[in-house]
Amino acid sequence: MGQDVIRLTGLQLSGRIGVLEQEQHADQPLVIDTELHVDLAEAGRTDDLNHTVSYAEIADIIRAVVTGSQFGLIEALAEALAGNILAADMRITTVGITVHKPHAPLPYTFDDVAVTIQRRRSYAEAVSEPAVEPDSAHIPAPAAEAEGTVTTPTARWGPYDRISLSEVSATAGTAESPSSTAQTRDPELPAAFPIRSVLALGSNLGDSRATLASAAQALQGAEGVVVVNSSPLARTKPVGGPANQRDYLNQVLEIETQLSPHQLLDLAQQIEADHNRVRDQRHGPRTLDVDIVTYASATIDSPRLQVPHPSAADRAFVLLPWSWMDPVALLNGRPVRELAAEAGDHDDVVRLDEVSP
Ligand SMILES: Nc1ncnc2c1ncn2[C@@H]1O[C@H](COP(=O)(O)OP(=O)(O)OP(=O)(O)O)[C@@H](O)[C@H]1O
Ligand SMILES: Nc1nc2c(c(=O)[nH]1)N=C(CO)CN2
Repeated sequence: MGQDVIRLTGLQLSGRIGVLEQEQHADQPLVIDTELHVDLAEAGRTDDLNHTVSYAEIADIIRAVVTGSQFGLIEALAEALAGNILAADMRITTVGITVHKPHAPLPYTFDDVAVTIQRRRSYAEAVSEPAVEPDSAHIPAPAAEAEGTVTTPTARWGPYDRISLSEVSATAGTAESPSSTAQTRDPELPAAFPIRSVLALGSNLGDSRATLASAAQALQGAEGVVVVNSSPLARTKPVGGPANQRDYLNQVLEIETQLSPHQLLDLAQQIEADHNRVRDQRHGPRTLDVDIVTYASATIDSPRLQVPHPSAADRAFVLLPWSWMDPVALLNGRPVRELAAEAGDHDDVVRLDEVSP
């Protein structure tokens, strides 16, 4: 591959950014320049959009990140943009981002203030393309390592490995955005590299606190699974199901896994069974429920498994703990925090203690 580049410069947006008090309460103009390193030879030869990265979809991702979250530093916004863009398409090997904040509150006349970063997909990740069915769109890989930064299991891929181009363009589509193929995933195929997945746990029978802790331990002990983050516990009112159920304890975990989606479902159901889960009523009381909320940015619709979980986007008992764990998380291209605020059960969720990963 040569030095092929797609450039999108001067993208004008408004966002809530800055560390000063006066910047916390109003959006301000931001300008984003993006440089994507992608091999463009095949697109040039075939004149086919499927062989390149659509700049319209990249613009949608940038808009979703800029407008969906609040940042203190322009460095943090740049990092979030780079992580999200790399996570969205394996073909992007390097991304350069410049965030301009031309109206920064400085008591001087000045033209612009900006940061520029460049983030490269790690070599191991770039060569381990996920195994997918030949005709399906690829699954975005976990996001890249930031060069030269200290990494932890949580920080390594950044929080942005769940957004998919199809998700973003479906919700934030512009006239320019071509409709993209759904990011489908064969539920039987194991991952070629660790995949980030978000799981939602719930319990309202027995010693719920002990059960959730034990379930997290069981996941951590399972082959092919590492728990990388966990939310604080939430006490929540039952949504649906029979009347007079006890309140739930809910929690969200983020894992890295090489299990296939169905293997992960099998594991979740085994752990439910090990905690005496009985399935007799839909939405009935349960000792333990373990749902797969996301599996990277895959869309799965098999008889046993739908991902993202079809109800997750409406359930504050999932969305709020998730947003506490990961304040910039996105689901279906929308900030989880925003979805939580709109969910009908928002006021029925109470944050309990902090839980460390
Ligand atoms: N993303 C998913 N996570 C977990 N189970 C799923 C998922 N998608 C589909 N299922 C299927 O849903 C079936 C019913 O699951 P369960 O008994 O936990 O439902 P529920 O908790 O009562 O309701 P809900 O699915 O709305 O949370 C499972 O047998 C499983 O095959
Ligand atoms: N508050 C709360 N309500 C629910 C829950 C849950 O975990 N918490 N799970 C359900 C089915 O999975 C149905 N309703």
